[in-house]
Amino acid sequence: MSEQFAEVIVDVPSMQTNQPYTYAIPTEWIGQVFPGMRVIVPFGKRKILGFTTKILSKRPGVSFKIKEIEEVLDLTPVLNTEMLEMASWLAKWTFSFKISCLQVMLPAAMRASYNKTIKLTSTDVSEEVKQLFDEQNEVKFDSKELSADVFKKLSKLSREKKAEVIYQVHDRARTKKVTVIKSLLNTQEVQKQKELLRVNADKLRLLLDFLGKIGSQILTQKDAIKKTGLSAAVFTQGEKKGWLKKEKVEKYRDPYRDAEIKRTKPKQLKAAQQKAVERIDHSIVQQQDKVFLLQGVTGSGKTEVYLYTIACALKNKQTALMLVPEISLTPQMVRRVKSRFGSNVAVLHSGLSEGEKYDEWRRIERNDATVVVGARSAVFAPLENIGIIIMDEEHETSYKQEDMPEYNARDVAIKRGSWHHCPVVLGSATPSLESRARAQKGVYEWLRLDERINGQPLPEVQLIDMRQELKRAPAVDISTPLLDAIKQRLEQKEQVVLMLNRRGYSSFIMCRECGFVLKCPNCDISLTLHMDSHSMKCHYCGHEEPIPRTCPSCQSKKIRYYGTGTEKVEQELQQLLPETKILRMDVDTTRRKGAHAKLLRQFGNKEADILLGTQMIAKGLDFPDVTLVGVLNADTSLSLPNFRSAERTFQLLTQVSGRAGRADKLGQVVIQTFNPKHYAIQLAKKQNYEKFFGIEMNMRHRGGYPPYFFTTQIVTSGPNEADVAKKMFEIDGQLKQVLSSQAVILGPTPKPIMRINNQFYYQLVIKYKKEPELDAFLEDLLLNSQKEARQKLKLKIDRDPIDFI
Ligand SMILES: Nc1ncnc2c1ncn2[C@@H]1O[C@H](COP(=O)(O)OP(=O)(O)OP(=O)(O)O)[C@@H](O)[C@H]1O
Ligand SMILES: [Zn+2]
Ligand SMILES: [Zn+2]
Repeated sequence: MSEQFAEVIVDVPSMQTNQPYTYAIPTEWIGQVFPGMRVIVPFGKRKILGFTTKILSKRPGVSFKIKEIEEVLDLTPVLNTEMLEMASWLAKWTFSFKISCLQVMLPAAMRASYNKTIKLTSTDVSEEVKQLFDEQNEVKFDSKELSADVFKKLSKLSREKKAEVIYQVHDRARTKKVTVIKSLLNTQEVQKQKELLRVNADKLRLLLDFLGKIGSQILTQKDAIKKTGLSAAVFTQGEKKGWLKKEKVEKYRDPYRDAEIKRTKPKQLKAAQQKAVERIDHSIVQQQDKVFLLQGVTGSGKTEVYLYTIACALKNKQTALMLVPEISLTPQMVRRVKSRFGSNVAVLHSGLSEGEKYDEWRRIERNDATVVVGARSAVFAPLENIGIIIMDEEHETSYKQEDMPEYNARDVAIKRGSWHHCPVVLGSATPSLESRARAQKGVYEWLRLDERINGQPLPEVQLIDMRQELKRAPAVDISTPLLDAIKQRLEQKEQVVLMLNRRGYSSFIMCRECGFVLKCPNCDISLTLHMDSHSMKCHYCGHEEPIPRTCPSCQSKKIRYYGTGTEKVEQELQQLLPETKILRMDVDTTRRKGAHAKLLRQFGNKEADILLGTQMIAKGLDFPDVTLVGVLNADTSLSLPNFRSAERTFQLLTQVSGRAGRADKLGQVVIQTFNPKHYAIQLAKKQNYEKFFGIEMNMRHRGGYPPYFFTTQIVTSGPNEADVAKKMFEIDGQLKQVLSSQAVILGPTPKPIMRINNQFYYQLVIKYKKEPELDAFLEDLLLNSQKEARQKLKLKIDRDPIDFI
């Protein structure tokens, strides 16, 4: 082997290309570099990161001097052939740069430049090898500093899985500690100390009162400060006086990791479940890359079907991948999987720190975890020999990534299924129209679970016409029938779930004199009122300012807030039902790590009577004592200017209704709406998916929307509106040359929220059936888009966009 070269996809911001560059492999690394390894290469004056995609043993016929690879970042490939091919496909399919497709497959920890060490993981090595490592069995990994000989040895060890490269992720979460406070005084001592205080020592008196109240309870200093309004300094003073003790304790990290999980046995399947399991298991054993649509009403035991098929794959000595929407990746769901498969399970979700995600990734890579449960990006989990891929709630929009690469995990899952020759199961009570239509055509095999496990009918749904209610009592959020139903359930010691549909909806401030609405200075959107932080915030750019007391426009004092925020409803409810314990679950109360899990645990332990929340409570919850579900405003998702708004509304109402009456008690659902006659609401009331599917397909056919037509959206953005508009019309003109007369272009138009963070957004949408030239045109458009970098114009091409707004 005299010479070797590598094709490298490089990461050059604002000069992206999908063509690889060729670099020479320095002699000392010849035979050690493989496709799927990361390298540092010279590029112009810079040193940049790249992925090797191909190794050549012949010098390419070029006249210029081929530069050498500077550094090798991996001992063995971090992406295998499957993933390298996936990246090429993904780049084309999603009109993305190859480099972003390669990057998205790796955990974030591996994208940063951390220090790396090589750890010896086996004792079955020669003395000579052992001497390379220190007492901790580690050696610093820097390919430039290691001699060729040592590099070769380490590389071999890594291939034999006797050593691995480890990133020293400086993870604050790893060692995160919090200060807690313990009182050292009993009640009498508190009293005594109070008598000794000077008259004007108000703060210390407050502190003593507080210590008297908490008794033996341990609180975090943060909570104590919040509760008392005292500063940390006062607590330090108290500590010096020997009244209290401060201690640093490790903060609770992964809500799932340490929990003792009891193993459970599979349940005896019902006939319909049995049939579904048999069909899927057959495909696993026969290694068929088939797609199944498992359409099962809420509470019909879909999850149990998933668990059985996972067991089948494991028995077949294969691995399993189960995708769930981020929001339903609840401790409840994780526990169900872990209780069946124990430590074989790796969980990937956004609540993990970078380091934790990386740990889970490595467990999968080492084949220590054979079952992966995770949200969207887990679809790239480095599993080998996959036997089954499951996607729960397949209709969920969170499976689509909004940033480049704008992939839909469903497409990637199906692609992986065909690579691994394994079945893919798409499960839902309310499948997306696209999937349901494919099942109709026989592209997917259609499996159905039409009955609830408990044999109970689906809960009775009652619609409340809010137009009538508001005539009686304006400005209430909870109608009399709903309130009565809540009271009755509470009397029976049952639990209630209330949902506030908040999509595109929030509480804002308006002046009753002049109609002034407080808007974000950077975006075309009104600011949202946040009672907990006592401020106005922009949900798009994060701008925050104090709540105005007078109208900034007319100085009137009649400035009030409008809209039904969860906080406002909580207050209203608490006034109506003073004795009731209410838990509120929304973005504000779940921002802190583990908060989501904690709220659910509290509700599950019956520490509260009512769980009030946004969309986040609609999915996956399985609490036996919940017998009433109330929806406060069914319509907000209906009024969005979006062809999917009826579908979204139907899905949401069906999902949330499904939370009621899951055990032996019959459930009840009350939906408040301003559009009681709308078909999405009427059919959600009847929980008739099939009828809804029929009507909605008809609407889509008439409007020329998916699944009858394909759609692709192009968005341009930039700081100068005229430049953005000009570019968009230019693209429109070019498209008209390329497209056939069958295709339709909507736009170009400004986006409904035209300005976000001082960037202007224009869009157009192409609707089409068959356009053989379109993909190539769009790919060129993407690659050429960087020429506009001077005008700071950005381009985004989105195939099968979720929304057009
Ligand atoms: N064969 C069975 N025998 C007894 N109980 C079962 C069986 N299958 C499932 N269950 C139980 O029935 C309840 C509902 O099942 P599961 O959560 O799997 O339904 P699902 O269709 O996934 O629900 P959803 O889509 O509403 O979240 C669960 O508590 C589950 O443990
Ligand atoms: Zn803003
Ligand atoms: Zn005013």
